[in-house]
Amino acid sequence: MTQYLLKGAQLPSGERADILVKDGVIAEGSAKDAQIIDADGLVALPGLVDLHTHLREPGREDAETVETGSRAAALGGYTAVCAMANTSPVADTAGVVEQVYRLGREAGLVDVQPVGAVTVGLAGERLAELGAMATSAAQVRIFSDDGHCVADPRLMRRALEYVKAFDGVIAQHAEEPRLTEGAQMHEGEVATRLGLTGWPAVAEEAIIARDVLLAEHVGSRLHVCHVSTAGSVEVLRQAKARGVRVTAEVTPHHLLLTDERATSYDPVFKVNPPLRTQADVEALRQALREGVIDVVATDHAPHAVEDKECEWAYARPGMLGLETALSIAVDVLGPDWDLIAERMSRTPARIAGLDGHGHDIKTGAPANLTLVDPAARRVVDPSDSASRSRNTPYAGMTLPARVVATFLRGEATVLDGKAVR
Ligand SMILES: NC(=O)N[C@@H](CC(=O)O)C(=O)O
Repeated sequence: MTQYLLKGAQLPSGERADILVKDGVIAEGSAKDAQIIDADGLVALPGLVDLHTHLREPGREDAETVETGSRAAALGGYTAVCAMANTSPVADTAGVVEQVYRLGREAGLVDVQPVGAVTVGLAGERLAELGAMATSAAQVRIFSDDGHCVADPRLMRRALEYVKAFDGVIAQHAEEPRLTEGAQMHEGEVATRLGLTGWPAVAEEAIIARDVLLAEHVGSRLHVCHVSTAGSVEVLRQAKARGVRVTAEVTPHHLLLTDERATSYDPVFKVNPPLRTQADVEALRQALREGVIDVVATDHAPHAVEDKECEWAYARPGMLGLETALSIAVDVLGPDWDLIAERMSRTPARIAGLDGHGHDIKTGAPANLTLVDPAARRVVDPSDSASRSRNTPYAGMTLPARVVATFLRGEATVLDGKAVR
């Protein structure tokens, strides 16, 4: 196994250190056989962990596979991703989650941790085999019907109760479906101007309010996917102040883009939940800094050309995120590396129960690392992406910071900004 010495890297704390990567861990001792990487001016972070990735396999391998999505993740600085369950077939049995887990291991570029569906077929009617998925080889801990809301409060309560036994968490796609029928974008002034049916903020806020009460009642863990409104932030703030066991994520696109983008009618900007207003963006940024929102999660949602390059109304919602998330976090939060490590590695690893990830960079820790050039700037070119899909909303934008290298248990998955395999 190749040894690496990252010379003079800046740690999240601001200190500088030589990091010896040997036998899968961060080691001490002789570096005489190590390949030297000049890390002067570079920042070393614990490998990033994404709580919300759509890898599309099985079922839509034309849009993404476990392997291509894993490569995009590694290039984005990730060492672990949680693969959402809205595949075809749905990941609602031990068999499917084990398949995804195995494909992740075979690709070997990031740890792919499957998310299990809460309800059979994401249909919102019957609980899926949560226990069987938890005790399978994939050891599922996060369950989500993402793409759909677990709208029935009785099912949601049962799911929360059920996962308590193995310290699981229900990750809710908060969208009251009766309030978003036919919705095409955020309900507000821009939607009125464009004549598109709106998705009101209250459809998200009402479900989060209900679910934090249910989680409190049951004493269970709730995670809220892709929080997008200022009102949701206030509901979360109050719930956390009361001690409810709730965590929340925000996507890079909700931290950067607004509903004004829809005026282009370019479906690359169609996403669920929709892009909101500048006031929402400001509230989300503030909540992320304060920790009311715990993590940045990509909601990487690759789609085939025919599902995106069509009329707005027919396009599928979703955008790529893995290869640009870190740059957008730096853009939004500034070069606060300790905060970035917290929101993109340590906390998501803790929420997902991924013990091998999110460690401080010190002797004996697993060598899951990413090396970032904070001074680099790059223009986003969709054709450069390792993803099978091209639906990045940042095409042509100049973004700060670049991932130079990524290590998974001491093996380089990215070197010189390029995928090793
Ligand atoms: N976030 C998205 O816009 N799309 C997601 C599912 C979803 O949440 O609708 C997808 O799977 O494409």
